[in-house]
Amino acid sequence: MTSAAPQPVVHSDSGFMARACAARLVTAVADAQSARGTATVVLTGGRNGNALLAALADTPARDTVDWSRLDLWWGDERFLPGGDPERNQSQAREALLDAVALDPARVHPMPASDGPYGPDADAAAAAYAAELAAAAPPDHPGVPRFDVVLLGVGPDTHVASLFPGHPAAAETGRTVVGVHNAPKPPPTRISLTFRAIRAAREVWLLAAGEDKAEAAAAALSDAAGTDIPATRARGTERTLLLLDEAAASRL
Ligand SMILES: O=C(O)[C@H](O)[C@@H](O)[C@H](O)[C@H](O)COP(=O)(O)O
Repeated sequence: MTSAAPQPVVHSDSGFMARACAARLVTAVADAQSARGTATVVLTGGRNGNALLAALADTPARDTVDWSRLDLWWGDERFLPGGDPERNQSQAREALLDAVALDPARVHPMPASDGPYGPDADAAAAAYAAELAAAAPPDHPGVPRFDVVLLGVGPDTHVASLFPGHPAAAETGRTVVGVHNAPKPPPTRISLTFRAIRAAREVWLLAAGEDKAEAAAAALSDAAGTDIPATRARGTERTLLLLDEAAASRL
């Protein structure tokens, strides 16, 4: 299965990028729902991921989405107690999710550190992998066919919680892993692996700001090593590199 090379899309500034990406996501979800009756999106944490969700909450076009027929997953999660404001789920709920009529049964947050698996991030990751597998179609075992996987890109080219040189970035068997000693706080996280990410029809890489310029340029290369995780985040049909002008300055 070939994975599409990234297509850069440059926006004048981060605010316009958030609004444009929100409109792009509304269209992608509406297209998936009209084609297949449902849509499956993987959310990301970080400033750009949350800015996209907040922009989506503000656009009247959000009402073209049938929120009850949307399956939401997370690409990664900070392994913190439920409700902790630093959790990606908490920030996504504040930005958008609490304002739209989602079907709670179709929203799949990653476990919290005070949840059923306690402080065991690896057990929590295994449980999320089982949840993904249970939602996967028979002809695509292990992982649902995500329509869009959103991924913020770190200045070190990490995506989700797959950091350069870390074992999780090299994982090829499991779909979800616990991440320990992450360089970006908090140190303990849960993350989809590239096996799961690359099941997506489309992967959208998000980067804004001068501090992402080198990472954005690196993300376009086909080096595909674990030392440049963003190069491995590819969709089966399309990969977008969504940037503002500052992040695009080294392309
Ligand atoms: O848990 C997290 O922090 C995110 O999932 C992480 O992967 C984030 O998307 C990147 O670090 C980019 O973050 P910014 O968009 O804030 O730069």
